[in-house]
Formats: sequence, structure tokens, C-alpha cells
Amino acid sequence: MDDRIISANLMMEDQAVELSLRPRYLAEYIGQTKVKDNLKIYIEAAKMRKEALDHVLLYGPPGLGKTTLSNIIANELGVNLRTTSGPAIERPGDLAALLTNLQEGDVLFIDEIHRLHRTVEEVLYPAMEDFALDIMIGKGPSARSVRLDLPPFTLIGATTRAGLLSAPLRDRFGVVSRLEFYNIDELAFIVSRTSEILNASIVGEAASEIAMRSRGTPRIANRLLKRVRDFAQVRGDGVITHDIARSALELLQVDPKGLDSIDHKMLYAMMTTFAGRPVGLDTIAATIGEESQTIEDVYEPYLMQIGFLQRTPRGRIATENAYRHLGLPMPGR
Ligand SMILES: Nc1ncnc2c1ncn2[C@@H]1O[C@H](COP(=O)(O)OP(=O)(O)OP(=O)(O)O)[C@@H](O)[C@H]1O
Ligand SMILES: [Mg+2]
Repeated sequence: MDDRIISANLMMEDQAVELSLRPRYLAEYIGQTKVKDNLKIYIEAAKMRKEALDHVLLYGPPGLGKTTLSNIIANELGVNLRTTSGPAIERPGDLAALLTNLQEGDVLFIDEIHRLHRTVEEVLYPAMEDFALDIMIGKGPSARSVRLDLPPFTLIGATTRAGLLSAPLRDRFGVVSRLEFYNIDELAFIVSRTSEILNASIVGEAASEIAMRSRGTPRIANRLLKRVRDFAQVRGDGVITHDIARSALELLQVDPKGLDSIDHKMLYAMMTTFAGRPVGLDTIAATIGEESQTIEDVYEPYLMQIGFLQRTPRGRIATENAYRHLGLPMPGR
């Protein structure tokens, strides 16, 4: 079970509050400038032509704002948004029902689109390409296929694993956008914005402190802020000062780079047990008791982003920066 405070995955405690924290328009959506600037133009153009926006694929690590952005796109277009997810669509008929209920220009959002069943995916091809639904009528030799027209619509697919998408599906998206980790300033801005919505007062340094430890991820920033706010309420007078933020984050065992005890354990093992030699993903997974998939999709991207981990053909290695961060000498130096 993934219950690390620095987990980018959606946790129970996030659910209630995330809805109220979600920016509703592009102007409120912080960062991701390139993605935003492109979308702005495509949305404007689609509105001018009174056409459905091209299909959009959003990919990137969890918690960076894919679901949020999909909601914003529908809002900006002024259309309805229908939300579903890959694993939730069990049969082709389920997808057909969703598609036939769309109105012209609507957005259909499919989260975790890499987990669509093959048979369902095949229904999606003509729907995306020709706004058509091919339905089989009858069985056996007398079976025939009938084509049903669909209203023009926009499919937005979201995935943490673009590499798992089949080529025919990927090729049918006109807009493919990769969301990046946020920088400290952007995260500090998000933390301040969230504090305002939560009616909590926070000083600038405290917002930056939380931002630095949020692994480039708004979801983590918001979660850390909520925990720190609790400390400020119980230990202080409610104001989130720099001192309170720092000591709360220390108690939560999130270090200044956003690493927790499990990251430390993993890096330590790589540096000592494996003496700096390349280590395979599965070995790392066994060492820290986490699934390989989770490490690869969620934890590794950030460690690579901050230059603590490198992938080599023979396995993962910790970098000099990582040794320095943990205060260990690099082997052979
Ligand atoms: N650009 C942003 N500006 C402000 N807040 C943001 C931004 N992006 C994300 N957030 C906040 O982070 C939270 C998580 O974002 P969201 O649920 O959209 O991530 P996601 O990429 O869909 O994650 P997952 O991969 O788990 O589905 C949102 O509730 C929102 O409050
Ligand atoms: Mg999401």
C-alpha cells in the first residue's frame, strides 16, 4: 500500500479537498507554460471555427495536473465533460453508450487510457477518426456491420505511461502534451494559492520551504501544506511561519529535497550494500518493499529529475549529488 506522505498518487485524504483546490480556467493554472500556450491557441481556433477541439493526450507522472487540465479545457471550450477511466470501461458496449450520449463538441475524458481493453480500444479508432461507431448486428454468417454517426467530440486521454499506449491509439491524438515537474517558484505560488482557499495564513519562506520538499508535484505540495497547517494550529497561533514549516516537515520526515525514509533506504542500499554498482529495478524494489512499477513511474522520475539517479543499460546508479546529499563518500574516490 502506497501511504508515503511524499507519494504523488491520489490518497483518500486528498480527495475531498482536491476538488475545491482545482483551478477552473487556464489563467489560474500555474506553470506548464508551453502546454498551456499551445492549448490556448488550439482552443481559441476550435471556438472560432465552431468545431470540436482535436483529441488531446496528456501524459506525465501522477499529481502534475492532468485531470485538472482536462476539466479546464472543457470549461474554456464551454462544453460538457464526461469522465471515465480505462479500467472502468469493461465492454465495447459501455464505450458505445458513453459516445452516443455525447453532445456536439463535448469532451470525453478517459483517465488511465493505457489500461483500456483491446476490444474497447478498437471501438475508439473510428470514433476518434471519423466520429463513427461500427456496430455488429446479428451473429454468424448473417452478421453485418452498421455505421452510426456520432456528434463531433474531443477525446482527452490521460496516462502516466505513454509508452504503454498502442501506436494506432497514440497516432489518433492531434495534440500530445507532456506535463513536466514544477519548479520551486511555481510550487510556492500553488502553496500560497491553496493557503488562501483554505483560509490559512502563511509566510513566503514557509511556502518556499514546502515547495522545495514537494518533489515538483502540486498534489504533494498541497498535502504537505495541509499537514503543516495542522502543526501551526496546534503548536502555534495558526500562522504558518518558516520555523513551523521546517520543524513540521522534519517531523514528517521529508528532507529538504523532498526525500523520505524510503528514498534514503533505497539510495543507502545502492551506495553501501551494492557498493555503487549498477542495480536492477527489481532488486531495488525488493530492497525497499515497493512494486517495481511504482518505483519506475512515480519515484524514479523525480530522483532522475534532481540528478540523484541514473539509468544505465546495466541498472540504476546513484550519482555524486546523491552521495553528497546523504553524506557518504563515493566509492573509488
Ligand atoms: N497547474 C496547477 N496549478 C494549481 N494547482 C494545480 C496545478 N496542477 C495540479 N494542481 C493541484 O494538484 C492536484 C492534483 O492534480 P490532478 O489531480 O489534476 O493530477 P493528475 O495529473 O490528474 O494526477 P493522477 O496522475 O494521479 O491522475 C489538483 O487538485 C490541483 O489542486
Ligand atoms: Mg488524474
